[in-house]
Parts: sequence; C-alpha cells; structure tokens
Amino acid sequence: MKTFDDLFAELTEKARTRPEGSGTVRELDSGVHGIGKKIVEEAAEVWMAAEYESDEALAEEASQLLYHLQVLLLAKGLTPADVYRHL
Ligand SMILES: N=c1c2ncn([C@@H]3O[C@H](COP(=O)(O)OP(=O)(O)OP(=O)(O)O)[C@@H](O)[C@H]3O)c2ncn1[C@@H]1O[C@H](COP(=O)(O)O)[C@@H](O)[C@H]1O
Repeated sequence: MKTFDDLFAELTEKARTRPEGSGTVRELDSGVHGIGKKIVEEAAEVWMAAEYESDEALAEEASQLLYHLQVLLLAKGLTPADVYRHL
C-alpha cells in the first residue's frame, strides 16, 4: 500500500522527469493559483463525503486532497519534512 511519503517521492520524480501524460506535471504547470483551486475543490468534496457519503467515498476524497496538497508543496519547493516540523 502506498504511503504519504511514497506518493511524495513518486511526485518528486514526476516533476523532475516530466513524463508525457502526467496529471501531476499538468497541475504543476497550472501554478500555485490552479493548484490552490483544486485544494479548495477537494476540501469541499471531503466535507460533503463526510456528511452525506460512505466511509469509502470519504477515504477516496481524502486521498485526493492529500495528493493536491503534495502537488502544492512540490510547486513551492517544500517537502513533507517541512510540514512534519509543525505537527
Ligand atoms: N493520487 C493521485 C490523485 N488523486 C487525485 N488526482 C487527480 O485529481 C483530480 C481529482 O479528481 P476529481 O474526480 O475530483 O476531479 P475532476 O473534476 O473529475 O477532475 P479534473 O477534471 O479536475 O481533472 C483528478 O484529475 C485526478 O487525476 C490524482 N492524480 C494522481 N494521483 C497519483 O499520483 C501519481 C502520479 O500521477 P501522474 O502524474 O498522473 O502520473 C500516481 O500514483 C497517481 O495515482
């Protein structure tokens, strides 16, 4: 099973190699403004899933929110360690 850190390593590699068809590369190219909009959108979907949908749907929406947060960290040159320092 993929962990938070596994995903970040994968996305870091995508950003470095920029493979054709990568949604991560496309999202990085949309800039902080575009990524921020995805985060707000996914956060709302997490909320709606928690209120009205199944636990499985909530888990899936939460994974998408974590993904977009990771893309934002990458775009800003931060790593999970920068976040962990504040936990
Ligand atoms: N975990 C994710 C992940 N979570 C969410 N998303 C993207 O985030 C968006 C959220 O989906 P929604 O259905 O909520 O949004 P949507 O409005 O239908 O989608 P859009 O029209 O906005 O693209 C989708 O575009 C997904 O592709 C993700 N995209 C990629 N990953 C993982 O990231 C890695 C690298 O992916 P690529 O860069 O695409 O190779 C792979 O391991 C992927 O599994």
